[in-house]
Amino acid sequence: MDAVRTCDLTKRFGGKTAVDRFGMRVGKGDIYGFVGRNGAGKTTVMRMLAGLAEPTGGEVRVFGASPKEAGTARRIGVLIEHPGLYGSMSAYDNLMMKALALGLVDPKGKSRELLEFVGLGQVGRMKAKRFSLGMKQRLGLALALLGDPDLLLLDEPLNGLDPEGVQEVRRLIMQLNEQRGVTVVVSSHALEQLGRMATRYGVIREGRMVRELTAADVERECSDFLQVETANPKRALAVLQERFPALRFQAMPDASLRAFGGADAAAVGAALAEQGIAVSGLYAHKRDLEEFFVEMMGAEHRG
Ligand SMILES: Nc1ncnc2c1ncn2[C@@H]1O[C@H](COP(=O)(O)OP(=O)(O)OP(=O)(O)O)[C@@H](O)[C@H]1O
Repeated sequence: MDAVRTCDLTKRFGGKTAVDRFGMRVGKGDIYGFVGRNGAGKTTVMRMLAGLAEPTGGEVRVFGASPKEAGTARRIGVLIEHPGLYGSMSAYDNLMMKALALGLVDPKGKSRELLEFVGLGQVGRMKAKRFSLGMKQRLGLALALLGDPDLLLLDEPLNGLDPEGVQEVRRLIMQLNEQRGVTVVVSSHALEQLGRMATRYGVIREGRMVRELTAADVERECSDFLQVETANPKRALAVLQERFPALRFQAMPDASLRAFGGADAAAVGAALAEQGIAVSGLYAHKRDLEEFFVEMMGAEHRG
């Protein structure tokens, strides 16, 4: 069973269709990178996944049920837009209040544990309004984690963080995923950062799903060619063409060779070594991740 599945999900605001027959599939245990331009519809989709907004049409299933069912709602942790903090209360009290509302068995222990987990252990008594944006995001994450969710929905959790904060939050997300098996849907414009954690991606454009792809798909599609440098490019080319008929080769003016079509560096290196051809350079040229996604997201929508 998938963690999330939507079918023909649609949301209209007046005459505007913000989400249009949107189909999404998030497997259990995925870190799902959800990407799209500003206004493409990410927040609106996330709100419907969380059961916070009612679809105009279509369906959302979270662990096979409606996110509005009490049993399912409990399994979803949400950090969407502003974390909904009480500024005049301390971080600890913000957590305690929600912990009590959720009826947790050990609200104090859980609140303390989560403050530590998100790196706010030392400032738990500080009023939330005195927090920096990064600290607020981390407190928001702690609040989302209170009910020990199986699914975390994080809308732009890296926004407004300094580079260190970005790394820290990414590390927390990965830790939750690896150690507690939490499935995560995370939207972000920080594609490079997403690329370091996502196992699967969904690209939304003007309310529609453009494409879903796995990290392996991205890896494959972003690897352009393998660059091979030898002292004897002519012979190397002959050897490689014979050995790897499915690949396409190009001899470059600088005497290097390029292998297109998913060349395996280790296999290419070994084939040349077997023939006694010394290899001085062998590296994969990657297409920029950002460029790859930006192309799918389409031009900035102005209007
Ligand atoms: N409550 C609302 N009433 C009217 N229109 C809305 C409402 N919420 C969202 N929209 C519109 O729906 C579209 C999608 O917005 P949404 O916030 O989901 O995009 P997004 O991809 O999350 O963008 P961002 O990255 O800027 O947060 C936008 O055109 C937005 O103006």
